[in-house]
Amino acid sequence: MKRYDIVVIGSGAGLMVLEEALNRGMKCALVEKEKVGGTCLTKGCIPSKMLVYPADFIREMERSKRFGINTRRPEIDWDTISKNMWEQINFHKKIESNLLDMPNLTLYKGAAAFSGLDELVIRYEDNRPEDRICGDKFIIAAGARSLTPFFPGLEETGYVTSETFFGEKFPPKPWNSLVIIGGGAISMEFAHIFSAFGTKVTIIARSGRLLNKEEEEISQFVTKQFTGSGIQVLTDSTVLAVSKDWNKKFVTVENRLTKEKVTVACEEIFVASGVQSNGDTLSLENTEVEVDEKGWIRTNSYLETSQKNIWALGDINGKYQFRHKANYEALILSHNLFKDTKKEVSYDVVPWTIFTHPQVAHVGMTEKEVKEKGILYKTAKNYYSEVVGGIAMGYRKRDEDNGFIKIIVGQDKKILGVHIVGPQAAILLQPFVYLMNQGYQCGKNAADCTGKKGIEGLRKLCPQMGTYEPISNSMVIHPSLNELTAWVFEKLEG
Ligand SMILES: Cc1cc2nc3c(=O)[nH]c(=O)nc-3n(C[C@H](O)[C@H](O)[C@H](O)COP(=O)(O)OP(=O)(O)OC[C@H]3O[C@@H](n4cnc5c(N)ncnc54)[C@H](O)[C@@H]3O)c2cc1C
Ligand SMILES: NC(=O)c1ccc[n+]([C@@H]2O[C@H](COP(=O)([O-])OP(=O)(O)OC[C@H]3O[C@@H](n4cnc5c(N)ncnc54)[C@H](O)[C@@H]3O)[C@@H](O)[C@H]2O)c1
Repeated sequence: MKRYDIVVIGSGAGLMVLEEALNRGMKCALVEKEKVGGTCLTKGCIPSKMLVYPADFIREMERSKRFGINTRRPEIDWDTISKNMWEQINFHKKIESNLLDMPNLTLYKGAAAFSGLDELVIRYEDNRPEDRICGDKFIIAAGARSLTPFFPGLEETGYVTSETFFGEKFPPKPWNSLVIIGGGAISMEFAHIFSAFGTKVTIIARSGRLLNKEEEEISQFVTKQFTGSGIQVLTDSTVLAVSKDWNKKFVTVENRLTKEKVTVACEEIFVASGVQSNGDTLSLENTEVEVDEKGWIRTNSYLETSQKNIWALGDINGKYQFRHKANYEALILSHNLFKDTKKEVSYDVVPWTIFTHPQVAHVGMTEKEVKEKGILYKTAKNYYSEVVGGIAMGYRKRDEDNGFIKIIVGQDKKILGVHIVGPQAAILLQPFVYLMNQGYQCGKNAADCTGKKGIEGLRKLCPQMGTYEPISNSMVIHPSLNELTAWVFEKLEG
């Protein structure tokens, strides 16, 4: 049986650890059952954003008359949009061929499952004989996949998920009508994309509001924008049945509160109701790796699992399923595996953006979370219509799409949460992430930096750390949208 120094399962963020191991001359194996590059490249962040940008552009053209530019309804060149998207996905071929040329690396294009504490069996779709390999260290970076709940009639009717959309069910042209089941990130981004391309979109969400991890007022704001652009939103809804006739599909839902039933007809159904762990494909019962009640692999702050030669990172640990979080963990794990010291992960400052129109960006706690923790806090809001950058874009005080930033800060001026809805929200949010992380590395090893132990010692030396003071003491480029996020602090009362 072939033995490797490091075996990586999954070629998304797992590739980053693999690269570090190869740079150190280690003998490595990579096992990947699908396209090399993982979800983000082949069926997630990257191809979806190739569709989001043209959709944003359409929505911006629609509102351009506000600042004096009249346009006609743009014509959608689906072939070009799709071509650009597939070019990104097809990058997986180049990555694969580069990996095949790497000395010290064996790429196994099959599905890995543990057959012992340090052994894997690799099975192939084309019925080639299985391979068996063993290793000193295993990195599980096998991600997650769509979770499709049981709805009567769904399987017989047929549907798409993000996997099949970026695969065999990619439509030859935008659908005429689409029902999306789910009210989270995937649902909202696809609703934005297809509604901008002219599809009649209906969102069916089980919860009481869309984007229920966001500030309530941001959920409401986005929902209003969506309904204003013609998207039908059914919240508090349970799918009762799915069916089809010769050219249409039907989804019957019941409102949990009113018990009212409606049937929505559509050309296609997109299920985006969350994800499940790929841990169940790995025969973890043959290891000592523990999973939680939902099947996510338990990892500690060093990304160690409960078995000493196995580590896990990315979506499969169930924590904040974003590619930037997986990348961050891959860097920390590479450090822990290949350097003499150990670093801990911290999930105190995990940002994200939902790429809808308007964009939604989030870091830190919501107001509700701060309240629940009993922290004394203040909040303030600033609207796009209050800065020249926003006014020039056509935003006025009473406009329904006049987005805003909402900040939540502690009594000690520490930034606790920042929430932005509107143009360029992701870019505007990022500086807050840096500020909130100020002193992070030092804080973990405060004794090295200051001679005093712990983050509290460090903050005594530098009370400004993690506060918003660097923003309020800085010049802000005028007139730019940065004024939206800098001047909000002037609105804090008390
Ligand atoms: C439509 C969509 C849009 C998204 N947009 C964004 C975004 O804009 N920003 C963002 O930050 N995140 C986004 N995400 C989430 C992001 O894609 C994931 O958080 C990220 O890709 C997780 O990386 P990973 O390395 O943990 O897992 P993955 O990238 O999923 O890699 C896991 C790999 O393991 C392979 N694998 C699984 N089981 C086995 C097995 N038994 N044997 C061998 N191989 C196996 C899989 O085939 C896969 O290639 C999006 C996700 C989706 C679905
Ligand atoms: N921009 C981004 O960063 C981005 C974009 C897309 C996806 N992602 C990631 O991909 C992952 C998967 O996204 P997702 O949108 O599938 O998951 P999600 O957890 O964000 O949302 C799932 C939604 O489906 C709803 N739901 C669950 N069961 C339902 C049912 N039976 N009927 C109706 N609604 C139901 C839930 O209430 C929730 O609103 C997320 O973890 C997300 O972080 C990130």
